[in-house]
Amino acid sequence: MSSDSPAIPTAALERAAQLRAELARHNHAYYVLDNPTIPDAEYDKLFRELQALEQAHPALVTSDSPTQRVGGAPLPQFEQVRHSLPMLSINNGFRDDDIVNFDRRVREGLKTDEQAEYHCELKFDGLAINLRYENGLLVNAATRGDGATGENVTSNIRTVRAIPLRLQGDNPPAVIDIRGEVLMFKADFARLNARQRDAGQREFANPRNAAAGSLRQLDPRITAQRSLRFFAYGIGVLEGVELPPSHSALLDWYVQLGIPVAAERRIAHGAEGLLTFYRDIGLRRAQLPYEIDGVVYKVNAVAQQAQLGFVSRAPRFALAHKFPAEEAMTIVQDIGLQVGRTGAMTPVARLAPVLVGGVTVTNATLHNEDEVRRKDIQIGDTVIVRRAGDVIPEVVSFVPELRPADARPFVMPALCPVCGSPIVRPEEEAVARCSGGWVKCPAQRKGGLLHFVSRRAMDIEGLGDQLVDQMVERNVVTTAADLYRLGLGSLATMERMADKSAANVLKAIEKSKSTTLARFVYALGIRHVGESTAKELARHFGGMDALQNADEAQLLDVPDVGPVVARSILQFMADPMNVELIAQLRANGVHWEEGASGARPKPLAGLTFVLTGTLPTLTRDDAAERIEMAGGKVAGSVSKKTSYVVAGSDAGSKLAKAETLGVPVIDEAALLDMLPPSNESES
Ligand SMILES: NC(=O)c1ccc[n+]([C@@H]2O[C@H](COP(=O)([O-])OP(=O)(O)OC[C@H]3O[C@@H](n4cnc5c(N)ncnc54)[C@H](O)[C@@H]3O)[C@@H](O)[C@H]2O)c1
Ligand SMILES: [Zn+2]
Repeated sequence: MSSDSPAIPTAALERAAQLRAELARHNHAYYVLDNPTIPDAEYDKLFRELQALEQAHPALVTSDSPTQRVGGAPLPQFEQVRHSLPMLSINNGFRDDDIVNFDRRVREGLKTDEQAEYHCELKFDGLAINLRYENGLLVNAATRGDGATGENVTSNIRTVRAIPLRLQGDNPPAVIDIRGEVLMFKADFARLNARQRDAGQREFANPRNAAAGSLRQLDPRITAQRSLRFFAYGIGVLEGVELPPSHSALLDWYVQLGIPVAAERRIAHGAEGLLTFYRDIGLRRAQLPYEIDGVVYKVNAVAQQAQLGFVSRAPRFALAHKFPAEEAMTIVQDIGLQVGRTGAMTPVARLAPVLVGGVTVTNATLHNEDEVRRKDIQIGDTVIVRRAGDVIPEVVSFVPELRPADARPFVMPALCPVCGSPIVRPEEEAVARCSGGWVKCPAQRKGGLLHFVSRRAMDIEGLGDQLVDQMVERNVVTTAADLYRLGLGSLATMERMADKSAANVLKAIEKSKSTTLARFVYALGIRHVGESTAKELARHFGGMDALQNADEAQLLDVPDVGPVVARSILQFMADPMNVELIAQLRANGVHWEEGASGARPKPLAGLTFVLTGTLPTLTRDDAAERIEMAGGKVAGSVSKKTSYVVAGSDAGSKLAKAETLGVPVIDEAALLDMLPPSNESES
């Protein structure tokens, strides 16, 4: 900073100071307390604003500015570890432009016009760790801390089973710093939070904070109870062995050393190659068992990495390409109620519109009355909304600092907002319900019908939300049985319904008459009877009459059916209106193939299948259903336990995995040969 630098406007000075203070507060909550109060996207906004201010007025930059530093200070309770080589952050990109610019800067830095070679990997959402091995033995583990000094968490890391205490192979390096991310898988996170809740303890905001909180425990026995994982992605000091020439070779070497490396990684060339990887992973993100917040691109050749070097807090040879944030902040304008098909009252937050995960969200579920109370969400609150993958948006928490004086708690009304029947809540249940039943409550009729026609139930295409709404409102349809009495005349009078689409709907209704018992049972919408229970019931009883006449003991014989489910089925079947509905549906032509009870041949019992690619005639769901009907299991990913991989066209990584594991790969024809002959019509 020189004295002749241009004067900085007071407003900029003040704003910068304000931003720095605010960011410092959030850094403390995030890095030290593992308990952030605002979503990352909000933090990033503040961070970028400060960056922009500092860029416009370079004299504003102070050495302690959050833009110049990494992470947060180490906790004093831990012994401090000075990193031999600093542990840095990575620069972020969000838009395609940012990636194109990164690629251009890389080529400029390398002084070449040739396409650059990159290693593409995932950006794991956990915390960075440095593992030091000496002569193959784990001697120290340290968190990133402020990048220069981290916390010694060796005894905690020793409890993480994914991290080997000794490297594989005969010639381990004298010294190696293996760097990577400690993280918690989604399923383990859900289990941990359920346990915390039951124990009346603080829940973690997300898997990242849970991983950090679990690792930075003073008592390693607590860490040992938390399922932590590890993926390696980098290196610090290396002595006694030559560094592999590329990043991909380094990770290959790690695999040989017995260090976990995520399978999703790839070499790509040029900006186009990077963007293709980004889109690919984006499509699979929700299916990954752990959270990622983006992907990372690294120039692959180590010599080129050295040529490009570092800026203050990050390398020039790497870029994190972030996904649209799955969490955002907005205001709860009201809390309404949605009435489900069983009368369940779901409180729904009406939100000031906000962009989450690339989609504008105006409603988010609050799940049930108890959840609203537990999370203490009030009308007027500023809340964090989360929308991950296809999951419906939910309210995660509120921001205490931003609660207005006139915030109002939610009160469950006494009467159903749709039909005016009393709302009841049995003591042992979490859910309040409208007591009107579908006879009195149009909301329940609509919900029931939508469930009946849904893809996994009777699969009637073209009968969407709005059409069902109209049919119920105009009393054209009261029960599912009425659907099979619809004529072109009554359908064509519905709004926005051309003759042609009316004819298509009728065709779809007609087609749905030929179904399976499992689908029919599921479609009835019996409480607690989901798709898999319906399948078990169909398999066990073989026919509808047997199921309708089953007593409690017989029901309890069915795998998957416990006392609660059995009672719910008995109640449903004892209701004369339901008996009448089933009879009418059958009288109107709904039919399925009945089998002898439990006697269906199960030639695939004990076998596990994985489906991949597009099969020539069967849809994935059909194929899975046929396999399950024949006693087989269908799994989502290939492992040594997989019996067969059924591959169609455009089969991807699962096929490759099957080949490396030596799992037999068959086509649809071979699968059909293994199945018992079917009388069910396919089309
Ligand atoms: N909500 C809040 O209050 C708050 C406060 C502070 C920071 N934050 C969030 O923390 C992040 C900034 O923290 P940061 O400096 O750790 O940066 P970062 O997390 O965005 O990126 C750097 C880190 O990425 C990790 N990483 C994951 N996969 C990697 C891979 N394949 N290769 C290399 N590194 C990989 C490493 O741990 C590395 O330290 C931002 O997302 C910010 O929103 C939020
Ligand atoms: Zn009602």
